[in-house]
Amino acid sequence: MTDAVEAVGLGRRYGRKWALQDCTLSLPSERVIGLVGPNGAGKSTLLHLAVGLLQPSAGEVRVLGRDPRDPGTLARVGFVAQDKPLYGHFTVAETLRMGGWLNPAWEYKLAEKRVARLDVPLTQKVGKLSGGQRSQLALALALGKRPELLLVDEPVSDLDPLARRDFFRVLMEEVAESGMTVVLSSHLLADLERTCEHLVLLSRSRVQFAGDTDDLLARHRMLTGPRDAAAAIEATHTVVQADYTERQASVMIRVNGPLDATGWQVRNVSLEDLVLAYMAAPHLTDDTIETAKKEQVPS
Ligand SMILES: Nc1ncnc2c1ncn2[C@@H]1O[C@H](COP(=O)(O)OP(=O)(O)OP(=O)(O)O)[C@@H](O)[C@H]1O
Repeated sequence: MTDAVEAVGLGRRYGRKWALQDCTLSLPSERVIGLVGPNGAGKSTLLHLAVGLLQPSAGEVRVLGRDPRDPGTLARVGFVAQDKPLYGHFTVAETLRMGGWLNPAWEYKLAEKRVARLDVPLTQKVGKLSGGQRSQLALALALGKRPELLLVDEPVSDLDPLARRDFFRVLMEEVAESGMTVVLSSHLLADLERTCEHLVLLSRSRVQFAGDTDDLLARHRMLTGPRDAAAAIEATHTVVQADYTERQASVMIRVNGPLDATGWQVRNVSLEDLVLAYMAAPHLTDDTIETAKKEQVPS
C-alpha cells in the first residue's frame, strides 16, 4: 500500500534559519498519526509542505504517492489549518456551500449533518462563532470533501473538554467508516495517546523518532534502582533520560534485547513520559538509537 506521506531529506528554510531540516519519514496509510513536538519544532511547516502550501527548500515530499501540488492530489487531501481560516462574514450555510464550489466530490448533506450536531444555526455568521465552534465547522468542511488523507494542525487547543471529546468522536467515526488516514498535530498528549496508532516527534526542526505507538511504548521502560547498578543497564540499553541521586537512579531506557532488571523496579512508560523524555534529549535520534542497537545486540 502506498504511504500516505513520504518525505526524503525534506527541509524548509526561512532566510538562513531552518524551520524543518533533513526530514525523512514514511507515514502509513489508513492510520491515525500524531505529530508532536515543542513550539517551533516544525510541525506546521511539515503539514504545509504536505499540502503544497509551502515549497521545499531541500528534499521532496510525496502525498498519496504523488506531488502534493497536483490538482488530483489536492482533491484527495483535507487540511484544517491551525488558525482555522474561514470567512467571518459568511454564514455557516454559505461556508458549507463554498465547500461545494471548491470541491468536486463535496457532500453538502454530510457536512450539514455534522454542523447540526454543534447546535449552531446555519444562518449564524461565522465571525460570531466561538473558537470551538469554528474548529468544529472547519473539521466539518474538511470532512465534507471525503478526503483520503486529513491533516489537522492543533485541532483542539481552543475546545473545552466536552467539545474535545466530541471532536475526536466525530473524527474516529469518520476514520472507522471511511478508512481515511489522519495526521494530527497536537500538544495534548493524553488525547493523542487515546487516538493515535503512529507517532512522530519533531524537535529542533528534526525528526527525533517515528513509529507505531504500541511498538514505541513496548520498546521503552522506566527503571528505578540502585545507582551503582546503573552502569550495567546503560552498557546494554539506550538511555533516553536519567536522573541520579547519591544512591538511586531513575532511568528511561530504549530496550536493546533481553532486559536483566534484577534489583530494579520496572514500569511501562506512558506516551507523555516518552515524548517529554525525547524532547529533553534532542541528541537521541533514530539513527543513534539504531546504531547503538546494532553495536550491542548480536544478530
Ligand atoms: N513565515 C515564517 N517566517 C519565518 N519563520 C517562520 C515562518 N513560519 C515558521 N517559521 C519558523 O519556523 C520554525 C518552525 O515553525 P512551525 O510553525 O512549523 O512550528 P510548530 O512546531 O508548528 O510550532 P507550534 O507548536 O508553536 O505551532 C519556528 O522557529 C518558526 O519561528
